[in-house]
Amino acid sequence: MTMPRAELRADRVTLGYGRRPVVHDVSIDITEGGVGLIGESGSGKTTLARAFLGLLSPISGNIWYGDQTLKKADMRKFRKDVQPVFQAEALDPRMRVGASIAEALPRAARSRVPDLLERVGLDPALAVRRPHELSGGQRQRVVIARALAVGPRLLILDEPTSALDVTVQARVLDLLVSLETERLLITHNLAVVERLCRTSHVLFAGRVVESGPTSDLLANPAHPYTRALRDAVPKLGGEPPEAKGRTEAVPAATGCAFRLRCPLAGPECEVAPEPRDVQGRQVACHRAEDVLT
Ligand SMILES: Nc1ncnc2c1ncn2[C@@H]1O[C@H](COP(=O)(O)OP(=O)(O)OP(=O)(O)O)[C@@H](O)[C@H]1O
Repeated sequence: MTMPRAELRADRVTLGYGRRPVVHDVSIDITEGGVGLIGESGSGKTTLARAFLGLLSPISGNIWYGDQTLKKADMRKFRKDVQPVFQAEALDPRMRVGASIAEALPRAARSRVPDLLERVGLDPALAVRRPHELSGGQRQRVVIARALAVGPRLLILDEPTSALDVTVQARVLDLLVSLETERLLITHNLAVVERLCRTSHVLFAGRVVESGPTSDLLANPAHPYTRALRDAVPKLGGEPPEAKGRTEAVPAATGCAFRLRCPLAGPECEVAPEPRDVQGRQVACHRAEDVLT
């Protein structure tokens, strides 16, 4: 039996600005249960999200929406189905938040603003306030209400909780889990991805280095970069994380891009690894078996 294809998917996309590619040959299906894109700053997460939203055309490969590429899809329907959730700073500071949400609604549906505020756990009376008169968590809920206004099936979330403190963050995550929408989440925060995404892809220097069930990736990483990310999460009350491997930030121009930072790098890493199946995930590493514990 063949699996049904995801409604939105990237098929071997290379993306860039001008003629410089920054995301290389990436394939990602947005499947049920949430999909996470994890990686450090500059790894290409936002670039991929922009392509999934139809805001950036691939240099090669395609973004598929159902059985059509985004180039050929009905973009009016697409914009109803797929909505971005940006960070709260993107709200217009001069506009009352009720008006910001109403702006996303068709004129005849503007009376739905109070319902939308309630749906995200806010008192409808807050509609008259401007963003600076709300807390960070409340502002992020307004951004989510605005995205929900058109009744999307998929939300593309770019660091939706990174500006919030931990308890407020947990409540916004509860809200996102409770929504009946699919989600693609971009983050460098592994706790967030664990909560919201059944499947995750780890990006390093514009390439997917490991993909698989989030719980497996975090419990037992198979790529040294995934392991470094996981080990860098400070434990509450624990010792600061030990610096493992070398610290050069620049990806290697040839061979495995991670090899200058990799504690396991050997001569074989001068040849770029192809993604391969290792214990139920795809890993681009010659030494994956040595990384797994
Ligand atoms: N508009 C642009 N023009 C040229 N280069 C860009 C542009 N936007 C991003 N880049 C470059 O593309 C690469 C990937 O950037 P991107 O914003 O996708 O990374 P990111 O993983 O989302 O990082 P962050 O977590 O810091 O947002 C970086 O090298 C960045 O400098």
